[in-house]
Amino acid sequence: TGSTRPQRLLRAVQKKATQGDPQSVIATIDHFCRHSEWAMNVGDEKGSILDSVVTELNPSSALELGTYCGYSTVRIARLLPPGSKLITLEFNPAYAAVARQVIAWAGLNDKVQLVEGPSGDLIPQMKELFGVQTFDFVFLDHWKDRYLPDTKLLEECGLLRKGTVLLADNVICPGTPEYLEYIRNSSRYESRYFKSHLEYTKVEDGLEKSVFLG
Ligand SMILES: CCc1ncnc2c1ncn2[C@@H]1O[C@H](/C=C/CNC(=O)c2cc(-c3ccc(F)cc3)cc(O)c2O)[C@@H](O)[C@H]1O
Ligand SMILES: [Mg+2]
Repeated sequence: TGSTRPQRLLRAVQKKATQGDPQSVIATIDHFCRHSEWAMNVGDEKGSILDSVVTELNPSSALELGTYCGYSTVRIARLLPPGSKLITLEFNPAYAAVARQVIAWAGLNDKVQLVEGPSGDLIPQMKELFGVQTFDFVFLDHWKDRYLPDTKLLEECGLLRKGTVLLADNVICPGTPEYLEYIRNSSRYESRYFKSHLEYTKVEDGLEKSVFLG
């Protein structure tokens, strides 16, 4: 039985990236995806927009939906101030196993808590399991038809506060029409679209940044 793409991506990181250096982990994955095998990481172009949103917000508590190989996990965690925590949810054990090693290689274990399981089950447990009050920042990058139900769940569970920023990947490609419709027409959010491109391609894609107004 051969290796999987995430395993080959991890092997490239362990071979080429410097341990404890998040930037080299990011660069290695981007090189791998551009020159060896495309993979659905947020990528360098949209990743720079992600970086600017996180840097401006300087969140103490952050949530990521859909870890995959941990690329955006590393991008976000490397920018968090000391004492901050990024909780990332992933329900595929094989992907979670790869992501744990990518995050460890980047030296970011103390800032990241990877939790295995479906987001719909885990979000209602955030307060009791991890002592979370509210999230300052949420990055949505899991199955596209889960963005809307999970956003409503975050609202219902009281995990958003006035000023919480939601950043959603792929609102054009593959697209998240129900989510966009809801978030852009809701009086409880102020949204803005950041035009970009699908990772490692010239195809249009973008990120939707939405501030919860309480
Ligand atoms: C049950 C809730 C739930 N709970 C916990 N973890 C969950 C979960 N639902 C999903 N996951 C995990 O998240 C990741 C999935 C991510 C899904 N992402 C895309 O589909 C995508 C596609 C393209 C693209 C592909 C092909 C093209 F041609 C163009 C574009 C580009 C992109 O940037 C993309 O993000 C995996 O690790 C899942 O195991
Ligand atoms: Mg994505």
